[in-house]
Amino acid sequence: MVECINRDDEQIRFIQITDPHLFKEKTGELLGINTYNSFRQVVNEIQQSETDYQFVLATGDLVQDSSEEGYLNFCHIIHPLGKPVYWIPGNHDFQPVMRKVFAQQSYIYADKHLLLGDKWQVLLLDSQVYGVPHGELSQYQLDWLDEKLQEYQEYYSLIVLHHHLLSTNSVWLDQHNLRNAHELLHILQKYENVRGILHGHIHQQVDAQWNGYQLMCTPATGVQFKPDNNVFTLDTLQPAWREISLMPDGTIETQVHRIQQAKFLPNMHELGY
Ligand SMILES: Nc1ncnc2c1ncn2[C@@H]1O[C@@H]2COP(=O)(O)O[C@H]2[C@H]1O
Ligand SMILES: [Fe+2]
Repeated sequence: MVECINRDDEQIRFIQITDPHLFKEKTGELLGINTYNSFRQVVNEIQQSETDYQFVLATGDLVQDSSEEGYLNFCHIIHPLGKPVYWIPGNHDFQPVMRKVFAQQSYIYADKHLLLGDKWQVLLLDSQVYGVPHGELSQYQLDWLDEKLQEYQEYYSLIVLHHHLLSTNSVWLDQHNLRNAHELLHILQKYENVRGILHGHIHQQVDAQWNGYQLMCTPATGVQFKPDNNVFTLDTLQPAWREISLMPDGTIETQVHRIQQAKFLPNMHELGY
């Protein structure tokens, strides 16, 4: 558990980046986009934005090839932000190496329960089912979530995971969703103060409602998927990050920022990976 010290009346702002899909080689490409360069561009533009925020949340698929060098590339790119980094795994991550590399960095924390001031908690879930693209929350994850929501009922809660809950209206992609979303919902509905759900995985922006909860998904820092297409379809929208402000009154303010100073276009004829 980690405490980010705040004045009680202060909002808590953080930045989410997701799905960089880095490789061992800095030249590695995913569907024609160099993922090292596109992730570095996102981080450079975060730095230039002069946004005042407290930490970075990396929500999975950080590395595509399970390599130690890939996770070191992540550290090399994110370190210049000079902020604490929290993380969860995506379906492509190799957790033994991910944990090993991140544990060697003083600014990357393995904490999954963030208590922020005395009004907000952020609960980071692991929805990875190793070796397959879809997600599932284990009984351990569900019990842990239930326990934290029970124990900190007086806190507003933001729930974070990698996999998606709401249909993208794309059969090829929705088969890779969170398979036991109904079990997650059952737990959330036992409590009053769950205020939002945040995820990655689908490489597109979502700002919607899911069963009455504010649902946010953030575009990847590399290749983008086009919603509403039943066959694999790439988008020409640019890489992005999300700013999230947890307000003292329990509301969440948020904005997706797409890069402005460079353009990364995928090979639109690629059929997948
Ligand atoms: N053409 C495709 N059809 C179905 N699934 C795909 C295709 N291409 C990639 N995927 C999977 O869909 C997943 C969605 O995003 P991920 O980056 O988690 O990893 C992706 C792949 O595992
Ligand atoms: Fe993913």
